[in-house]
Amino acid sequence: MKYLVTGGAGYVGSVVAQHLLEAGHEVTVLDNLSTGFRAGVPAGAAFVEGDIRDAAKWLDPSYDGVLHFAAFSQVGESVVKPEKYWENNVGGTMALLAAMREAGVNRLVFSSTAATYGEPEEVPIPESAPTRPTNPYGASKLAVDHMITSEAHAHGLAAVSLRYFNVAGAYGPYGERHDPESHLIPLVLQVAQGRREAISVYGDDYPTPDGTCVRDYIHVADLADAHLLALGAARSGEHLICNLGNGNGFSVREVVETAREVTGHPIPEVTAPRRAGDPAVLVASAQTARATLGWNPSRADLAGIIADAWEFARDTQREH
Ligand SMILES: O=c1ccn([C@@H]2O[C@H](COP(=O)(O)OP(=O)(O)O[C@H]3O[C@H](CO)[C@@H](O)[C@H](O)[C@H]3O)[C@@H](O)[C@H]2O)c(=O)[nH]1
Repeated sequence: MKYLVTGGAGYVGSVVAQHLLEAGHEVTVLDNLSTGFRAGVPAGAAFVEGDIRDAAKWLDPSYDGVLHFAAFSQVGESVVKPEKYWENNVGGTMALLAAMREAGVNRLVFSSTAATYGEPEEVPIPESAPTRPTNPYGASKLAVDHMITSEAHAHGLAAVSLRYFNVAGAYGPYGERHDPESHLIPLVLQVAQGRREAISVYGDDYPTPDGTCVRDYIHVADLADAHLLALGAARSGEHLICNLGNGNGFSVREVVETAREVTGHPIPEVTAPRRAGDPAVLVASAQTARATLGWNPSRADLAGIIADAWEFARDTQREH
């Protein structure tokens, strides 16, 4: 099969593109490199440097489907520059859907997010939970989910949205690196590398066992497996939405402690004020993905996830 992967030079996109290639598919990566970061386009994938708004230039009926990752994804930035998120994430996807319709490409897997739920009423969070995003990033992803639902109903698109919880770890040379970095595990590992003095723990007075926020960390390779299964499960006229997480919550302190064990570094921590917009606990119910996609994540061990991220962080540092 032949697939277009938008945002395929980024963290999750590159890992999924690599999995598609390993499964014997033909892959074209479309990425405008606008996040200033190129995790790497896997060897064996064709690469087009371009914008999703111009997808009509490259999409043609020879494609069997699109995996859509291209988006801005910094929660804090979305609060101060919401127009950037509506323009790119929503406007860009509207253009992509039009290009797919035009080319008769009828299969879509979309990179959605736990941020569509906002502060949860129940944990673990099922897909039936209310969607009340607390920032424009989550709102923009939710708007795209609605757009895809109507596209499926009106035009027969076969679509799956995958709502990621906290993606982490690495797959060979494809790992997580943002500029500026704001995610917990890469920052903790920067401390272990001596690139930062300490990790700031954002809030220790949450209603959780140790007072720090609890998240559901999922290995990027398990996440990639779900995308390949979603391509097979998509049915014309239907929009399936699946959470992707392990269903296990780990606190910020537990993540830092596990990183100490993995790296052998003391990783000093300082308690800092809460970060705006952080829910206390975000843990997925991924029953739909298990039952409907047949997804069975096999890399749920937090130490293993951090060990893979650590190997990637050290390899990346050697390159610079
Ligand atoms: O220096 C840091 C960085 C993070 N945290 C905490 O660590 C947890 C995880 O933070 P982070 O790695 O930034 O992930 P989330 O904020 O949970 O973000 C996830 O969920 C967002 C939407 O909710 C997505 O946009 C992100 O890509 C995804 O990683 C949160 O409680 C943060 O407050 C710290 O204590 N110190």
